[in-house]
Amino acid sequence: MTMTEQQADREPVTEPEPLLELVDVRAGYGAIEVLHGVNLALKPGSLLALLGPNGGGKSTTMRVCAGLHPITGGELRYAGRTVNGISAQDAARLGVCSIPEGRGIFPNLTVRENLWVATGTGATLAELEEKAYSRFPVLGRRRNQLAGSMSGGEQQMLALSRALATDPAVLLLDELSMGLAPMIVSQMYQTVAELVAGGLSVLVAEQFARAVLPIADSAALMLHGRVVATGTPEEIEARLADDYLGG
Ligand SMILES: Nc1ncnc2c1ncn2[C@@H]1O[C@H](COP(=O)(O)OP(=O)(O)OP(=O)(O)O)[C@@H](O)[C@H]1O
Repeated sequence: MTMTEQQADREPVTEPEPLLELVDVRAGYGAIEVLHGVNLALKPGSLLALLGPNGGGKSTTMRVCAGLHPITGGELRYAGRTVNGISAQDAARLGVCSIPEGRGIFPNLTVRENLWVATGTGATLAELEEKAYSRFPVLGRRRNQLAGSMSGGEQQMLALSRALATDPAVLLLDELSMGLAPMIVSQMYQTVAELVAGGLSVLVAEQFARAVLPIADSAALMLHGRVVATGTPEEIEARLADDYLGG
């Protein structure tokens, strides 16, 4: 036995436990099931990209993870604990925070007022403003502007700043790229990559694989309410090329 084998014998390499996990999750709208047994695992301090075309069930999956949509079968786990039926408030208390499709900001409030609404989580307005404006200086310049009158990219920066107010452990991002210019999308994902490097765990649902794969640690492909493949970004990119280009 070599030295390395001896070490491996003594110290088995254990995979970190997923922070957020879906096991055979089923969910739907009324009598119509749209998630038919979804399996996903988000490892701590990593970014998992959930990809796939419109209507595959990505948003429903994200809502399930945030405690915003009930499941009818399977298990939702947080740090190894089954949390089926968890409310959105309790999910937030556990450290799960989401930016929904459409960003979830208040268009008729200013940037400052939007941040003020997020102070309910414990941080002061001054602290939230300091964090938001140092991360995104443009928000500082627009602090008294109505959020709804800002560009899509600036609105997404505000949504991200609000989401980070709670110092979440898990961030759920649904279609960050929607309606944004490619350069803004890559800037936003660069910020997300920095947050992941700092220890945040992020699940991103994204229709445009190219936008998120470069910063993802792993990826999953969702079609017709099922995760049909999971793997490295390269593996899933190859699979997407096969599916879409008929390779
Ligand atoms: N409120 C709803 N009531 C009924 N059916 C719904 C509702 N929301 C979504 N669905 C259906 O559930 C399925 C999955 O939708 P979902 O929004 O989760 O997919 P998606 O992959 O996120 O697509 P998109 O990017 O368009 O949001 C679709 O067939 C959709 O029509």
